[in-house]
Amino acid sequence: MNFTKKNFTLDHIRQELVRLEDSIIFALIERSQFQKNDIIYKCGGINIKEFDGSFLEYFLHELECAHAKVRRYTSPDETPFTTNLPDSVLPPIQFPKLLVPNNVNINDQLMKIYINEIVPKITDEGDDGNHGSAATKDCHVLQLLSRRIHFGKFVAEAKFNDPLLQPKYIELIRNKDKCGINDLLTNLAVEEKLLRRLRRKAAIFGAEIDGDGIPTLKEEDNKIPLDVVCDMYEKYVIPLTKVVEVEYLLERLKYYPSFVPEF
Ligand SMILES: O=C(O)C(=O)C[C@]1(C(=O)O)C=C[C@@H](O)C=C1
Repeated sequence: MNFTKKNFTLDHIRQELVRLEDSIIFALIERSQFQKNDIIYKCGGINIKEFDGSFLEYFLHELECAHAKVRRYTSPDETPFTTNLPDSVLPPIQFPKLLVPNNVNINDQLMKIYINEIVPKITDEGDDGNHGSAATKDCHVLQLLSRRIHFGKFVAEAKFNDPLLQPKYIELIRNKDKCGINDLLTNLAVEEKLLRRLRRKAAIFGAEIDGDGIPTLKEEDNKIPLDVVCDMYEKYVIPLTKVVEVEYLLERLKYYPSFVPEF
């Protein structure tokens, strides 16, 4: 995250969301090379000494412990899935204060959707024994999706600071009108453009290039089904981003008018 006063605009924040699409598509392609390996998602499916949970939860916690030690979760654009994380061994950084203090974290919801709705659609049923590899790829997808979805906080802050819309947001927040806030922050034209772009990207990134350098653009040969990527965004990624935006905005008023983003 590298925001300055000049680039903390809705356009710039949206550019980061666009960039994340590339990483998410590639990460999904990576996960899809392994079978579902259901056992890694089942509590106690793989026996781990002194750990009560699934192998994926175990691995994610270990990974987050290592990342916490190098300051990952002190950054306002990073949200952990697990708790009881160690302190950083690096000295604290003073990040620009762009968001109001908040505990918005919907990673539990994301985790359930990922395991129950996304994994079954991007993998073949079965167990190929690649449990560590599958969990490694899962963690990568989950961390990217979490970052994308929680970026909604920055989107919401930028929207709240729009002088034309601010009075309307304030009124809706005062009334705790979640549906009204959701309607006001929704921009269907942006969503439609996103879905069209995503489909095209998934087709290009998932194409095979033959020996003559010619891409095979037949949809059925694509490394990741295009509908799956678009459906995932339409049904889960965009709606969850909006949930984060609404939850953040509900917190926002406590700090109005004292808080202004600081760089
Ligand atoms: O770009 C925005 O305005 C956002 O709020 C982000 C986002 C998205 O998740 O991509 C969510 C809601 C809007 O309807 C459009 C797009």
